[in-house]
Amino acid sequence: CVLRKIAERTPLQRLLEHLLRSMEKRDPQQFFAWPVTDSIAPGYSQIITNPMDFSTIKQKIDDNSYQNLNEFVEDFKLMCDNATTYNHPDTIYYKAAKKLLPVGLKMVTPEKLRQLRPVLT
Ligand SMILES: COc1ccc(C(=O)NC2CCC2)cc1-c1cc(C(C)=O)n2cccnc12
Repeated sequence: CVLRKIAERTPLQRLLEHLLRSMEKRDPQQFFAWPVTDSIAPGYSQIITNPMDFSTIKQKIDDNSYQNLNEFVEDFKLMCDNATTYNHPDTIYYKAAKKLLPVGLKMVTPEKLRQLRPVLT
C-alpha cells in the first residue's frame, strides 16, 4: 500500500540514520544541529558558499539523496570544514568542529562498519 511504501527504509538509509544519531550525540551544545544564520554569525552566507548541518543531512537521508556512504561523509566533512573556515581558531565553534571531525570519521572506518553489520541487517 502507499503508506507502507513511504515508511520503508533502504539499508543505506538505516546505516546513515544510525551514523547521524551517533554523530549528533557528539554535538551536545547542538552547534551543528541547525543551519547557521547570518543573524548569529555575521556575514556567514557570504563566506560559506555550501552550508551544511545535521538537520540538512537528516533531510537528505529521508529524501534518499545519498547514493552511498561516501556522499554522506563528504557532507559531514563539509559541515566541519565550514566551521573551521568561518570561525577563528580561538572560538568554541572552531574547537568543536576540530574535535567532532575525527570522532565522526572514526565511526565510518571499515573496522567500525564491520561491527555494525549484524545490528543493521
Ligand atoms: C546552529 O548554530 C548555533 C546554534 C546555537 C549556538 C549557541 O548556542 N551559541 C551559544 C553558545 C555561546 C552562545 C551557536 C550556533 C553556532 C554554530 C556556529 C557554527 C557551526 O559555525 N556558529 C558560528 C558563530 C556563531 N554561532 C554559531
